[in-house]
Amino acid sequence: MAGSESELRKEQDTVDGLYARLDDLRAQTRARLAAVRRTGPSGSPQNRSERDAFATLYEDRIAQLEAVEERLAFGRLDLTEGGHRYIGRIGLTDEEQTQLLTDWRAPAAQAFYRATAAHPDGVLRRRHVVTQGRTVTGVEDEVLDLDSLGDGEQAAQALAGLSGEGALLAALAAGRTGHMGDIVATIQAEQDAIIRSELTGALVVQGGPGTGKTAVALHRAAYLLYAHRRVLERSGVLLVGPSRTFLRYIDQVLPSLGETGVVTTTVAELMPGIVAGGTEDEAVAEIKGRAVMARVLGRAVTQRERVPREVTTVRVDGRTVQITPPDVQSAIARARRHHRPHNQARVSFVRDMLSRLADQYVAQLGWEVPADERAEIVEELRTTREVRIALNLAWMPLTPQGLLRDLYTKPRRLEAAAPDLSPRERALLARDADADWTPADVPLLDELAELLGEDDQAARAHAKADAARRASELEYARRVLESSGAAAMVSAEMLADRFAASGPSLTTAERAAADRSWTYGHVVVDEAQELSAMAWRVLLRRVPTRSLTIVGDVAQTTARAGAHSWANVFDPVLRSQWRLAELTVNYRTPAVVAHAAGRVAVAAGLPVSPLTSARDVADALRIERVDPDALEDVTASRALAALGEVRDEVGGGRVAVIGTGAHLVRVQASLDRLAAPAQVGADGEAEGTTRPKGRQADLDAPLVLLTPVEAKGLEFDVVVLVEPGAVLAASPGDLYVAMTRPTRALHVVHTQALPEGFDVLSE
Ligand SMILES: Nc1ncnc2c1ncn2[C@@H]1O[C@H](COP(=O)(O)OP(=O)(O)OP(=O)(O)O)[C@@H](O)[C@H]1O
Repeated sequence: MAGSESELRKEQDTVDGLYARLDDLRAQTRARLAAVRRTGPSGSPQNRSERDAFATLYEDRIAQLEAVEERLAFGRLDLTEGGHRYIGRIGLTDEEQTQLLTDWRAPAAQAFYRATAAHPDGVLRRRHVVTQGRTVTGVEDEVLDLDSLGDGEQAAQALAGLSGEGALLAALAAGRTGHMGDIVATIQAEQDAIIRSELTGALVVQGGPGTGKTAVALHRAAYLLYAHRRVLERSGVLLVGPSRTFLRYIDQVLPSLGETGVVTTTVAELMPGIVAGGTEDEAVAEIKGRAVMARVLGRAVTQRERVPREVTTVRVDGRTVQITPPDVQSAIARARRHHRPHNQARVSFVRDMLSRLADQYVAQLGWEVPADERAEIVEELRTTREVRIALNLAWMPLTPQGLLRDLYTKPRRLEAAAPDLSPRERALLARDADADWTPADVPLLDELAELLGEDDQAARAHAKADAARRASELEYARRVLESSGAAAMVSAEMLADRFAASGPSLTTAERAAADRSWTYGHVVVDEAQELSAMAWRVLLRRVPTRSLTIVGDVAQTTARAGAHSWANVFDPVLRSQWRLAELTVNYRTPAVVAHAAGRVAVAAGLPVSPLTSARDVADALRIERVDPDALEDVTASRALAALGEVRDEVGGGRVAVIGTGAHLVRVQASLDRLAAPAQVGADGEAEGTTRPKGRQADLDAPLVLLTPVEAKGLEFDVVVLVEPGAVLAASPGDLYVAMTRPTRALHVVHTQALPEGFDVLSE
């Protein structure tokens, strides 16, 4: 892949020029920032907010220019029509606005990822430029105009399926760091088609392990923000991952692509103010995740709108009024007519009832009362304790937390609301009043928040004031942009956002994350197969336009409430608004390991997607049967040995022991004994070993102990899988996940019989 000396030198000159331009831009932006800061804290509030807005803008731009240092330029297209085009992380122009570097997301860069010999798309030659730091270390060429090659070369070229194979294989063979990197230099054609797919509708991407679903989802988010910036910058993009650990694993990818504004979260964190720190049995979570729970909650709410059995008689200022069942029934029916949320409809109910009571009161006076006097009577009734109690009993103001807690702690209430569940299932939902919320409670609380609503009078007044303020900020931002000439860097909307932002809610992302009713312009969901029907309802509420990217693998499902077929999940809720794309090449796992995992998964009846592996690695699968009393010690010593091997090979790397929680606790004890610093090496890195104890895995530790659920979405150079039979017994999806985490080797250590599918391999 190295390329001739003279070619390397030519590319080095170009790359030097690009970095020089990058340095210029950084210096210019820093100077502008310093100038803005120098203006000091004087001036009108309007001036100050203008200055702060520009300061934030320049700070963001500097951060973006800093983030693209690594592999600033990585490709070159030689065009049939003559000339060439360099492709890189961002677009760069010189002072005269001549394009020096084309952003990988621009239409002009698409051919770098898509052009083939069959469809050269105006490209004569595609070149991958490999850099380390600012030094060009290699070039790799693919000639797409086959007429310019000899016969033998032509055939070889036509056979090559992967684009930039040398650069790709080098990327795949690199040691793992514990954090995902971007793939911008080596995106493959089938991935690119998904990344650039249109914004509208829900795109579901199914692919086996290691096919780049996470990578594609993140690059798509960056692409959409580039291609539809005006729409998405205001409304925001939400990225939903399976766990905080996973979100930390991927948190460097979007910034390295120059995008920092994406809100990342888990379903458990989606409701502002709710901390779902509790845990529960999978069987309970599964019940809470069922679609039928929406009906159960709907019923629970309407059951709190009740007609009393008896008449309540209240004396107010010497008069008697009666709260009668027929009156309450009629007021409830009228209040429900507009299908507003419970707490908002309650306002109508109370108003109606007070009016009826006022009629009774006035009738007893025997004369017509003027409007203002009637208003006083209504107020008197409203503040009378007995009236309040009676009306509350008929239509209680409710909070999501209060209502859900009530259902969990009062079996009668649950029975009335959930006849669809069996007595055993209802018993499973019972919990103490002070128990922590669990992740599976969050979609239920969100559903209730939707059904209950808030008293929206204050909210409506706020919204009106906000709209007026926004209009004046936009107008002001437009004028500032006209006079400052910064329009190329920022839209009026963006600048207005900056003006408006003061205190804690600074960016669209931050405002969106703090607001339950925020609706996003696009939502990306990773490991989507784990989401329950109730979780999908929450997410779909967050994106009324149904513009979603959903990536997952229905063969890797571990949650009992999760999906085993996309059609089952999406046909009912999205109807014809979703489309399916598939990824078929596995870039992570060596072929022999992927093949083994596939066999085991098929034998366990999982809906496995067919996979082709991009590479193989010698000696990638080792299977070892040991005596039961040696299981943990052997596992621990294999893990330590693997750590040593990987360190020798790539000068770093990461190893994981994956197994059931019970096995991991014992492996940790063995490691504690074995990994005396003297045995691990002078740097004593094995002290960084972590094991799961209900806390987040340390992604930076060289050796980690994880259950398959914790390992989901992550990858390691070597995985030592302890007792696969026990993992399979927990869930077949778990075993498939565990086997497909390594990039170099899978070591299996077992005492029990191996699961079906292993048999051929271990002979
Ligand atoms: N085009 C590519 N160039 C270089 N590396 C790639 C490419 N596509 C995927 N990879 C690498 O392959 C590995 C697997 O990718 P990723 O984690 O996105 O797969 P996945 O489909 O989400 O896997 P899983 O379902 O197991 O979570 C990552 O290290 C990723 O960087």
